[in-house]
Amino acid sequence: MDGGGVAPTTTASWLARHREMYKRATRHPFTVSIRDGTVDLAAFKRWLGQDYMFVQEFVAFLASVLLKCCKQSESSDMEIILGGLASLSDELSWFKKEAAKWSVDLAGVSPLSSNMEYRRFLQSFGEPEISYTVAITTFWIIETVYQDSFAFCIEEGNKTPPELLGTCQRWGSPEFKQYCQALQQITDRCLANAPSDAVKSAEEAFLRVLDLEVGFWDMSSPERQQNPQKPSTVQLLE
Ligand SMILES: Cc1ncc(CN)c(N)n1
Repeated sequence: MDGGGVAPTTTASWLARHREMYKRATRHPFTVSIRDGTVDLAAFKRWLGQDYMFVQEFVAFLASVLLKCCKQSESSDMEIILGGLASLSDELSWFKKEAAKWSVDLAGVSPLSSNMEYRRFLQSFGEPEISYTVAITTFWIIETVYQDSFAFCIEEGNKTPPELLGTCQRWGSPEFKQYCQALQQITDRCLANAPSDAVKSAEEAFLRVLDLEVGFWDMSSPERQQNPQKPSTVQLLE
């Protein structure tokens, strides 16, 4: 904190400390290619099919976050998380409609290795030992990466193809940004009250999500997947 200033929240300090990693996840060549209009539609379709599978697992993940919340936190948190869970029903319908539009056969999609890795990570939240603080941090950063990535695709100066604008608006809208900010406030409140080992685990989960998101975007392009431009292990700087 500089003289007389307000101390940054924990999430703000992580976003500053790990900005390079955050940028790799939110300004990935795949989403940047959507924004600059050069996106390979085969890559977009691959992402669409894989993300549908991801969201199916995300439902169970969010149910586990909700369960942890109900056991130990405030009812206002519960309502916000429940809203997110309810909206996944719409999201799954959206994927089915979009897949039909792009002739992607969702029944024929099987998860690629980065997706399987991400899904295994989400499944681990079913373990009761993982705290609500770590779970809500994870939920916040997963949503924030999509919000920031797709908001960039509809910001001024974009050349996003018109047929992809609906996708970008789904996560890039001001309403979704507000939702992510509400999650960030909950996360900061939990972190402020958590013991230091839980804060450390939450920061590790934050970094793990950024790493998994980069891997997920890489999956959209076979060349990048074979030659990923990311550090395989993320270490905390103490
Ligand atoms: C991989 C991934 N990350 C985040 C989101 C946003 N819920 C998503 N649909 N897919």
